[in-house]
Amino acid sequence: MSALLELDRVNKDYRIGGFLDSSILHAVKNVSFTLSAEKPEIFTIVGESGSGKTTTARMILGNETPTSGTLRFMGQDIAGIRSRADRLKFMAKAQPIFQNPFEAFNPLTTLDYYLYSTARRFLGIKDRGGVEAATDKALNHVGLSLAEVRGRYSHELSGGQLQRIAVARALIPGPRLIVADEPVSMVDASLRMSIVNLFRELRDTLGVSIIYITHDLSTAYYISDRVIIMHRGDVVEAGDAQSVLGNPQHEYSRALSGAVLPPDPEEARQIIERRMAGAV
Ligand SMILES: Nc1ncnc2c1ncn2[C@@H]1O[C@H](COP(=O)(O)OP(=O)(O)OP(=O)(O)O)[C@@H](O)[C@H]1O
Repeated sequence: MSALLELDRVNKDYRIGGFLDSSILHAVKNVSFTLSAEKPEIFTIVGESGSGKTTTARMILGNETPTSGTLRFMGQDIAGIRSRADRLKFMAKAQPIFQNPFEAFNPLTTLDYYLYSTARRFLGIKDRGGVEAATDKALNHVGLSLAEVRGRYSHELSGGQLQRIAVARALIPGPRLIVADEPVSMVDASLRMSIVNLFRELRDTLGVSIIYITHDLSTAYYISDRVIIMHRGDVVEAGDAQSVLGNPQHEYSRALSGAVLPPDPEEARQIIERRMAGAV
């Protein structure tokens, strides 16, 4: 099996505190996992606030270097990507989606501008027709079209629609991996389901792997193929989503999922669907 992404005993420490009372915070401890290049999947990192999820995501995106250990993307050491050209190539294949779609887009700039500039930057398309065609294609993958988005500003759209546009922007360069950090936590409960379902569609139709980062167990249970649970920087449990979240072994994951899901998978599924539809 060749690897799309490989984390090998990755650690990240931060020095915190002042000059005289500084100490080391182990934000991420010895994390290892591999995503296959052949089989796209939704790989979810679950954990409470401060568990190290975002730090892990930032290292995967090359925005943070590990204190020790290695992260490889398509065989390349992410920390070793130096030149602008290599960085651009890497970014085209590993795209982020952030928590707050309202912050991702400047309210004074039309949304199509972001999509056009992404097409120009990553695909090198120069002519207007080509840029519009690439933009429309990406928007179609998220259930929108350029006609609906052209000339619109972020305040004219809902959080759910904006997050779809953020996903479309991420799709333009043709990524193999999307790292989505809490992508639905700012989206209305009634629209969350449609966004997480979109991730499934992207996995199945475009073969994109998704690293889905969340503290929300119901969406994690609903869409994930595999899950790791992080607690204070450690991976305390890992495996396929149904077994980890449906039948957690570690004390922390039991506490985490017991609060939300009953042990019976069918009952759990019904609760999740009600929650995702915003009924609970
Ligand atoms: N640049 C930094 N300097 C110092 N400490 C940091 C830095 N970035 C993160 N941390 C600390 O590392 C730990 C893990 O943070 P991280 O943001 O990865 O957690 P998280 O699980 O994503 O939580 P959240 O959902 O709140 O973002 C926290 O204790 C955080 O305060």
